[in-house]
Amino acid sequence: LATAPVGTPPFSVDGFVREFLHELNTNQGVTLSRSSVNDQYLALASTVKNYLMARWLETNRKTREAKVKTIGYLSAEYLLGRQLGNALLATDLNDIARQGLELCGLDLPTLRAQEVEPGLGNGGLGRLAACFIDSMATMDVPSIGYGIRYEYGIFRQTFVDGRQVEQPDTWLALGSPWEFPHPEAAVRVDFGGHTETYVDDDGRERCRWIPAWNVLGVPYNYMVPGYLNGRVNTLRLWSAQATKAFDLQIFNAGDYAQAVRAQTFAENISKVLYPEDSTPQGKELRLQQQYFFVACSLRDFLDNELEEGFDLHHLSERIIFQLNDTHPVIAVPELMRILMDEKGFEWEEAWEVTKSCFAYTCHTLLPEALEVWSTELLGRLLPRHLEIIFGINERFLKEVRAAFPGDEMRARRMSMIAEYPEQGVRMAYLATVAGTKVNGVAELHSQLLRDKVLPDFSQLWPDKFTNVTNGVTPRRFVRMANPKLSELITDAIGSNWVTDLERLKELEPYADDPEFQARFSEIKAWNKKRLTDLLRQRDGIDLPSGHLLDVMVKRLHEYKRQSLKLLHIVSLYERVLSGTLAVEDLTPRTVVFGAKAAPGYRMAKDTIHLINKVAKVINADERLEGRLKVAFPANYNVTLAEKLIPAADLSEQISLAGMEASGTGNMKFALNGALTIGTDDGANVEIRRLVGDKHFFLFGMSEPEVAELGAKGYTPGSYYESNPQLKAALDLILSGEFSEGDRHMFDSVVYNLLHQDRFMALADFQSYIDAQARVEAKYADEAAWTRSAILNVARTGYFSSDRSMRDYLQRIWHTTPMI
Ligand SMILES: CCc1ccc([C@H](C)CC(=O)N[C@@H]2O[C@H](CO)[C@@H](O)[C@H](O)[C@H]2O)cc1
Repeated sequence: LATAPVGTPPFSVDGFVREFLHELNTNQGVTLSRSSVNDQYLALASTVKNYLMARWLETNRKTREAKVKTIGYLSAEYLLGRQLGNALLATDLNDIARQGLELCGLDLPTLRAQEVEPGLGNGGLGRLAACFIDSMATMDVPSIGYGIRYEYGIFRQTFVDGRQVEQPDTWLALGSPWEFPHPEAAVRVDFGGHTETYVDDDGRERCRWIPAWNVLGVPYNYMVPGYLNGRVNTLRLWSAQATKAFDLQIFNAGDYAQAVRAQTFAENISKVLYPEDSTPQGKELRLQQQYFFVACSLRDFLDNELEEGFDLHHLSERIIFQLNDTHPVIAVPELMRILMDEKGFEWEEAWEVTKSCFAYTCHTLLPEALEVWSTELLGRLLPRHLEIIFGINERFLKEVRAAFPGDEMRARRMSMIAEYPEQGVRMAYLATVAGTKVNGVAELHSQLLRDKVLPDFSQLWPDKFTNVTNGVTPRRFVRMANPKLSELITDAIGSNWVTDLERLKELEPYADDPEFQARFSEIKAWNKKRLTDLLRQRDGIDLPSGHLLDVMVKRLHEYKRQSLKLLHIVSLYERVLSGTLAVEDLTPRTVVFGAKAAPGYRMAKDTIHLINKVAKVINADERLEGRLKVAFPANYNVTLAEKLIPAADLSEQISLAGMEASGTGNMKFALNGALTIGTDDGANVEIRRLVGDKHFFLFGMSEPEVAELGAKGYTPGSYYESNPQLKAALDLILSGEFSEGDRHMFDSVVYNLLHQDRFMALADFQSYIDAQARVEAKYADEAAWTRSAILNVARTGYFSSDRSMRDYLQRIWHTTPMI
């Protein structure tokens, strides 16, 4: 009996209803008639879990028995989105659940809306991790996602008088039905203290760490269901707890606060996600978070995923840890420490194993986003790891000097240890030295990594550098987010596209089919209506119908140039006010923004404020006859993206060329039939190549042109002086038009553009305006627009995260799915 697999409830409406009512009664302790919506949601969630449980247990058993190579995905962020809808899809339970709930007088969409999404990430990097683990499960790739179970995820954004105000993300308040805590499998993680050398029993000089304090890491397991393939992989997120929760003696002595101090101190480690997505703050707690989840994950894999007595010299046959940016790179000295200090390996032995167990993905081009941890902090928090890093660097520089004799400058440039402004460790260099492979996330990005970010390293190890262009999961971002388009596609080419997205190519012939075009436009209109209803209820925003929906959703950052989009809007408004543009010649357009700013990023917050103030004036101005609207729903997240993206006509991907590593929103929009207006940056380059120039609105400088202008000296003011339209737009802002006459409210934003403009928005302004005119011209020809939209869908199947996984398997992980 003990080994009998748990029964899976019957795949029938009756079976489902029985399971649901059972969960409602036994788990929630209520009857249907007395149940709250939250009770019903939690019962539904555990019902779906029960359908997945047998598969999860079977996956673990099969994978463990197979002793295959596993992918350990180490990421400080996972932007998962709501789980229920995806689980219903993966188990093909959607229709059964909808019918079963109807029989109970309940409505599935209402229960799905009850779920609070786990916002355990900032933006691109975190969402990519979520897409990747979905693809690995769907492609039968044995993998474990490792990360942090933040008690508070990315802040909830509210607007007060148009200004961003952050609220804590209490995502756990109403329970979290998708997690399985295992306190019995807690891992002890050490910190602080010092190291000492000693002579071991074989007379060998050894080193060991004498830590000062420690915490416990409690694993919370999450199901990662594959799509209709019966596989359920695991996402293991770690939560920090005090080793000694409560000190009764101190409590009895009356110092109650002291009695629980250890607890609060420990819990702080996984308390909250750092809301920065480009500029590391160098905070000690952030380093504690990074080491905490890495130490738990390595320990967990070595102790629980390998059979007793496994020879760790062969570790790379069983695991490859993918470093999702530098945030988990402390895993390298941690594995060295375990192998040498605990398993008795010699340095060379340990290094042979370590450097075959990691690979590094870089997600940025911004120099300020590259992490450098001070040796002062590292030495205080992780003294043994700092020693090991120095050891790795010493041996590495020996190799550099051997390869480039006498070139001391090169050795100094390539050292992991930066001496200025304070001594610190360049984590990207450590990741590059230790990684079997280093990849960028789009062709242009990977080329710039070789040529500009890590040129010395690519010269030393040209074969170590490769590219894997990002992708997105078609399950969540097409099949689930756009059910009507999915139906249209499946009617035309069958349903295999969901797991073989390049089959979308078979849609090409339909681009010229008027009947298909008509259905395609109806679906876009339906998605717009759905969005309109949501924004009215969610934000009190009224979207006018029949407008070109022009959408810009991504984190607020100057390099992404939300300011350029704003200058376009203000310019249109100014031209109507000044009469240089007849209102009837204005293409009815609604611009939708979605963007969170890192709380400490002043310029980003001022830009949000300006966008909201401009929106307020424009939306209220009768002279526009409702032909230009600006909407800025607060708290952009995965759930809102799932409604926004299928409704969009125009996708804004307007970063300065050479700045956006890849972008993934750009892929989601194209796959949902939006046309892109964009620069040749990140993955835009590959999207444009695949969809064709006629179906992409390219503008702006290319990366080499940006570099050239930067080198020769860029004076934004000259563009202001020489372009009357640009001048008029900026002057309108400076006039106080959007600030109740206060001419200085937005000095910070405008004078930054006029005097710094690091990301050359003014230089690309005219080209952008011209491209927007081409957009309006094309949008006037509905058949041509719809044809292009269909071709965008048909030609972007390449951007499936399944294809990205195939590239990682072939180029970096050198392993295959478990078929
Ligand atoms: C330490 C502060 C910090 C936190 C997060 C990050 C991330 C790397 C920023 C990020 O999300 N980068 C985005 O990654 C996406 C997935 O590869 C890309 O598509 C985006 O272009 C890139 O900006 C940098 C620095």
